Amino acid sequence: MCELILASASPRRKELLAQIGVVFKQSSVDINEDVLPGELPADYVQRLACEKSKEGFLRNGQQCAVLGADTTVVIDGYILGKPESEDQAVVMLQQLSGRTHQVMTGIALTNNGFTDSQVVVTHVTFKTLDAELCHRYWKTKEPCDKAGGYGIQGFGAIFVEKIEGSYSNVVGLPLAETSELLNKVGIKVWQY
Ligand SMILES: Cc1cn([C@H]2C[C@H](O)[C@@H](COP(=O)(O)OP(=O)(O)OP(=O)(O)O)O2)c(=O)[nH]c1=O
Repeated sequence: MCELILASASPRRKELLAQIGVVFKQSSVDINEDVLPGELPADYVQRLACEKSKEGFLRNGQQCAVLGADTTVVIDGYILGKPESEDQAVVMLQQLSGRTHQVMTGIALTNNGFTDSQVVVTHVTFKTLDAELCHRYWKTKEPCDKAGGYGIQGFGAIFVEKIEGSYSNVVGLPLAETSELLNKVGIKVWQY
C-alpha cells in the first residue's frame, strides 16, 4: 500500500517532491480549471488544489494521502494561465515586462477524507523585455505549458531581476510549506 500520491501530471512537481526525499506515486487527475465568476486568484488556486487532491483521493481507493497543487501567475489582480498561442504568450510576457507580479500556488493534502490546504505567494520582478526577445523565447517551446508563459527554472531565468519568497513555489510546489502539510499527517521528508 502506498502512503502518498501526487495528483499531478507535472514533471516539475514530481522532481520537486522527490528532491526533499518523499516517497510517493504520481497519478494525474482531470478537473475543470475554469475560473469562477468573480473568483479571486488566491481562492482559485486553493480551490483547484483541493479539487485535485480530493479527486485523486477518490480515484485511488481512498487509502493513501493525496497531494494536489495549482500554480498561477497574477498581475494587477488578473490571472494569467498557460498561453495557447505565440501571440498570447508574447502579450503575457509584455504584461510582465519591467514589473512585479505574483506567482501563487495552492497546495492541498487529502487524508482520511479530510483536506488541509494553503496558498503560497512569491513576488517576481522582471526586467524589461522587448517583443523580439519574447517571440524568440516562444520558439524554445518553454512557455506553452507554464502559467504566465515562462519557466524560471529554464531559459526564462534571464527575465528575472528579483524574487521575494519561495523559489520552488514559482516552479510549482512550495517545498517548505508542503513538508509542513505532510508532517501534520505523519508523512516524513528525507525518507532515505
Ligand atoms: C511561473 C512558472 C510556472 N511553471 C509551471 C508550474 C506548473 O506546472 C504550471 C502551471 O500549471 P498547473 O495547472 O498548476 O499544473 P500542471 O498543469 O503543470 O500540472 P497538474 O495540473 O497536473 O498538477 O506552470 C513553471 O514550471 N515555472 C515557472 O516559472
